[in-house]
Amino acid sequence: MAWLECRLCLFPEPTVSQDPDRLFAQPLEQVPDFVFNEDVVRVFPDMIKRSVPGYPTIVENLGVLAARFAQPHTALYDLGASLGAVTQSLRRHVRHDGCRVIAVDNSAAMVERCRQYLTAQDSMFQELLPVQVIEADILALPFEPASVVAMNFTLQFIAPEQRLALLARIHQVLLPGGALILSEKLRFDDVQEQDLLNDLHLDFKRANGYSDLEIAQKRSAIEHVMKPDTLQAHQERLRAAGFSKVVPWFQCLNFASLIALP
Ligand SMILES: C[S@@+](CC[C@H](N)C(=O)[O-])C[C@H]1O[C@@H](n2cnc3c(N)ncnc32)[C@H](O)[C@@H]1O
Ligand SMILES: O=C(O)C(=O)C[C@]1(C(=O)O)C=C[C@@H](O)C=C1
Repeated sequence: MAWLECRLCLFPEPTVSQDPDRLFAQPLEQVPDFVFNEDVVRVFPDMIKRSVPGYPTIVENLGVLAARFAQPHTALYDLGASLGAVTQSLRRHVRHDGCRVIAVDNSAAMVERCRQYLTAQDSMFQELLPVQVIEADILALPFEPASVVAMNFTLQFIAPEQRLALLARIHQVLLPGGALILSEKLRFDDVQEQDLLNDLHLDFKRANGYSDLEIAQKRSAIEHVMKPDTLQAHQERLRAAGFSKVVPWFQCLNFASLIALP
């Protein structure tokens, strides 16, 4: 298996907006809850790269991992696809006959832009897997049998009480030999570990040019909508959902990615 270094540009230029994320740069009287709307869409590639340590490495290698689990003539899901970075990685790396990608997101603004980027990718590369982009709530969407399901920083936005049932439904449709690849921000029960990794994450954001005001306002915006779990909670819930094996394959500070086998 080729182990790839991160690619600096995950989206083909000039088709992708390179607007810098300044959404929280000015003091706000009241910080509204974070939503994946048009404003976020415009800055999302910059925002996620500057906010999630290891993001480019995770996305690129997700395609590499998927190529190991994908089986010919099956569906590959990208759940919570946003602008389709994972979908693009799946299309770059999975070359099996008859595979197709189903990218799902419930943000109309994300879906619209995602479709534009994938069309641009189609015109730049030949023989890519076909892709279908669906605007839907993954809690309500019936899934078809699939060999790979990717959830890259999406489960943390699902209400905690809905997570087990969603994972159980994913487990039910995963084909033997397939895998769920789940990336999430983590929290830690151990106070010292939590404080250290949180501080290091703040340093990462500062090193990427975010001011203390931007960091504080972003934190207020996401605290009611994004609820990270501990690694142990993820492992236990995946087992309860029916997965036989959970293998962490990447961690950078408080962000991790797991392979869950059916
Ligand atoms: C942090 S972003 C995911 C980033 C993306 N996977 C990537 O790697 O670039 C979370 C995405 O999940 C989507 N989302 C959240 N809840 C959802 C739901 N119930 N159904 C579908 N999409 C959802 C949001 O609209 C958002 O685009
Ligand atoms: O934890 C944070 O501070 C984040 O900004 C994380 C995070 C994420 O993990 O999805 C939150 C929202 C944005 O989509 C980008 C990054």
